[in-house]
Amino acid sequence: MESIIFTTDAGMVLAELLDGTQHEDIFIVADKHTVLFCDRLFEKVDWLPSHVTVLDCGEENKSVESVSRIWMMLSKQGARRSSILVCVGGGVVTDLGGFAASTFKRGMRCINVPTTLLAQVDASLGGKTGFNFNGLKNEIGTFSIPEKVIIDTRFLNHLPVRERMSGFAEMIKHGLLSNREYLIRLLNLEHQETTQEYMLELIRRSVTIKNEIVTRDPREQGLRKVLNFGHTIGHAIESLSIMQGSPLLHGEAVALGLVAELYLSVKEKGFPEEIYREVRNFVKQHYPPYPLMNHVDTLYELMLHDKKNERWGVNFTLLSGIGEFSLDNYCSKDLVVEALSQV
Ligand SMILES: NC(=O)c1ccc[n+]([C@@H]2O[C@H](COP(=O)([O-])OP(=O)(O)OC[C@H]3O[C@@H](n4cnc5c(N)ncnc54)[C@H](O)[C@@H]3O)[C@@H](O)[C@H]2O)c1
Ligand SMILES: O=C(O)C(=O)C[C@@H](O)[C@H](O)[C@H](O)COP(=O)(O)O
Ligand SMILES: [Zn+2]
Repeated sequence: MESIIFTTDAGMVLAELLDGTQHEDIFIVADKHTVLFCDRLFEKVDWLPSHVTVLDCGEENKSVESVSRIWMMLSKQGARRSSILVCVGGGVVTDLGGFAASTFKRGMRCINVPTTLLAQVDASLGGKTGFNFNGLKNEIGTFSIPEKVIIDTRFLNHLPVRERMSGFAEMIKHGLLSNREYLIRLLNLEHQETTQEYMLELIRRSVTIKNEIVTRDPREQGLRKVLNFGHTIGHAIESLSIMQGSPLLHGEAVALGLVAELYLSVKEKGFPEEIYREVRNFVKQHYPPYPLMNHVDTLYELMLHDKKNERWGVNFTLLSGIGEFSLDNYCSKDLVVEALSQV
């Protein structure tokens, strides 16, 4: 497992970690927004970083072209296996940077500095890296654990509410995978009045939940499939929304996927209906709707590409209760369509 450092001064932590490293051995990847954090972040490192790839923002740039730009910087500037790639940004940057680092010269060192809520509780941890290909989410990728993850919640002060709620959807997933008390705390959170300290407590909790699962099954042979709850349908909705030119954020699509997959869980595994309704109400209140019913064939076709599938059909992780999961359920198309109609 990577080592995760919680701090309120990511710059200081980076300076300590990079102390003694030749400055020509440090490389940075950020996007057009997060590059603005870099001067401040690296000010204690004694020199201003010069080897920086600045990617265009957003999911549509989670592509092989972006990876190629990072590889090109590394190659042209003579990066070595022992060099370090520091990824500063949200999940798009950490997924792309992590992939580039894991493949450059068959693997160089990598440090993540996640700057969105979603990246702090999920994307920067656990070693899934990759990019979208052929209209499919994370179709190409590796498992490669970063050396360090530096979590500084001060970055979140700049985060737009919509991005914050996107990350919050992954936390709701963590609540469903762990225990009722955590889930209820999340569903009752007063977002406007939450302090940074309280948010940090929740982030730590989500990080622990993800970490425990990844440590037991780093390469998704079994148990880790639970972290994909909500994503079989969520990823299909996210890809559809991109295809249609009205992209949902990852967490927004996952929120809709959670509702649909909870419905499947109620029908197939007896998941308590009142908790399903509570989560559904929360999602309807806090996330944008997306019309799905004219696109059920496209959505199902997208689900047929899910990485969990081991035979023809669509493989779902389902829940029989909070923290009680059942892996490898192949639901009928009719039931999946019924679940989509509940979203
Ligand atoms: N590898 C994994 O395990 C894993 C887990 C969950 C999600 N993901 C992936 O993560 C991606 C989504 O990540 P995301 O939600 O972080 O999106 P993102 O990386 O696109 O960032 C969202 C936006 O916020 C901006 N931003 C970043 N930090 C900011 C800050 N502190 N203040 C203001 N703006 C800021 C970014 O520039 C971008 O415009 C998806 O591609 C998803 O598939 C991966
Ligand atoms: O860490 C995991 O495992 C997850 O599934 C976390 C998800 O939130 C994340 O979106 C992940 O990137 C999805 O992976 P994929 O294998 O379905 O592409
Ligand atoms: Zn996710």
